[in-house]
Amino acid sequence: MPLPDSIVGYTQADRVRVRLVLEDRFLLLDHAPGYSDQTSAGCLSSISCVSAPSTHALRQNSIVYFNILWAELLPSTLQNQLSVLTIDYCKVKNDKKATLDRVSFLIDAQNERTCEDWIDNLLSKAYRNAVRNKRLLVLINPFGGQGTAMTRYMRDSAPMLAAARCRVYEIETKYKGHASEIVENMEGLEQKYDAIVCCSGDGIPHEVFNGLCKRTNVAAAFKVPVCQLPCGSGNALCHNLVGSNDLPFATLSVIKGIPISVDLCSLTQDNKRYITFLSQALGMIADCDLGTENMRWMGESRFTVGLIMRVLSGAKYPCRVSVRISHESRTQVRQAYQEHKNKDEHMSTSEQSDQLPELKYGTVHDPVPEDWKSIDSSSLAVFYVGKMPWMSSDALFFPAALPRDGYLDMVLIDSSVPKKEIFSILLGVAEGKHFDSKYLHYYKVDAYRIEPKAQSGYISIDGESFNFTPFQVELHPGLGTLLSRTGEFQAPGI
Ligand SMILES: Nc1ncnc2c1ncn2[C@@H]1O[C@H](COP(=O)(O)OP(=O)(O)OP(=O)(O)O)[C@@H](O)[C@H]1O
Repeated sequence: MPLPDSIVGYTQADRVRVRLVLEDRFLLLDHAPGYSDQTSAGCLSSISCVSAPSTHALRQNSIVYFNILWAELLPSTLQNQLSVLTIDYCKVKNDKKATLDRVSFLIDAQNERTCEDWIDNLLSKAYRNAVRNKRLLVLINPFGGQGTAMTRYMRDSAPMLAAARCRVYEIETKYKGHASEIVENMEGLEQKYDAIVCCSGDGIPHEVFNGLCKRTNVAAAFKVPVCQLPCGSGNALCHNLVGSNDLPFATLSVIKGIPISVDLCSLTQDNKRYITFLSQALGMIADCDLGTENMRWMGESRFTVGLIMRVLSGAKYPCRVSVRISHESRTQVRQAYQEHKNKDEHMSTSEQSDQLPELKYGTVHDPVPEDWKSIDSSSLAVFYVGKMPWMSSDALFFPAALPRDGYLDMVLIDSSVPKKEIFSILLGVAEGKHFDSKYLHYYKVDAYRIEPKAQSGYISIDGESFNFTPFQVELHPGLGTLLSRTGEFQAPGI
């Protein structure tokens, strides 16, 4: 027997008959036959009320399935012949901001069975291929952002996760490196959780990947999806996966998120091997990110002010870059982007061993492979490599980046470029307009080495400070898993 796609109930406040209909893409709250629009204006006011069922009006009175968290029927009692149907959902505005809300209806006791079946139907549409009642390991960095991560999580995220009946295990990180230790050592992590949620900036996901790679079965460990609730000062991971840094909107995306495979990279430096998931920088960007601590009092503008100061002073970062370039011209990059964008590569099916993949190109201490292109530069201004499009909510630095195309996107800008053009590039970054600038290089690469020539400086890996020594990076296609709102990065593309 097919499950029912409509039921009739009554509004709690004024007992108006309402039909709840499961349409293709949304739940429609409509007046049941016999309703007269003079009787009670405002009857469906908790969603919004309509008196004439025009298409526009019906839409106002609907909840798209993605925004529905849960529905439940509280059975009638002997004294009361009516049961209560509650639907928890998110009100979502056009600017990708969400708030938790609930609507309730009274259901005749004799319709309880039908209503239970209707709820089953509703929840299967609300979750489609997303896991319901997700089991979540939530790692909260109490120092994330301005030290408000815990308060914000408790206020905005925890009630939504509870409303969606997620099963949540929260751990507060106690020191730098703690998140890494937790995921490295937790017994049965792969079986216990449907996702690891980093309630933090980008520092905790970086630690999580570097903890996962030390587990006994690396392939299985990297299948546990990682995601972020944006509670730090840099929340690029969330912006790429969700398209917003609104905490409730991001929480909704965790609840409804689906796993996607993503490329991860190994980085060797000194005698160590790390995992990097987001970016590597040396030069102006790293300098402004990590070298402006003395300007913290300025808040977020320290980055912009730092950048202006460095461009005006013509800052240079001498280094040698050796790189395996796959796509060199903008036309080639565009072609590669189009080709991979249209491939359905949600989950990688490639065979993975239980060890971290072998390094195809050796470490930073091995000779540079002969087919790599080497560039000696005494005047490099920006060296920035990314695996995701957004580096922050206002910097679409790598508009051609894709989750699993097998490439890193590399941007090089020389300090000999006229200052006016550098400013114009940096201004264009907000919307990715710099992509077509003839004053920068934009490559797709799959491995590289960079050797700084200066005595001291800054290297930023996923936004974290690393030693100022040479490092080498190579990509592992589809090694990692993230939890994504729609199955792809939330960026406009090129
Ligand atoms: N309890 C703790 N005490 C000190 N450091 C911690 C603690 N928990 C996590 N950390 C470290 O804090 C660093 C920054 O974390 P995160 O990215 O979450 O926040 P953020 O506000 O974006 O940080 P930042 O402003 O430094 O970029 C990470 O390197 C992480 O290891």
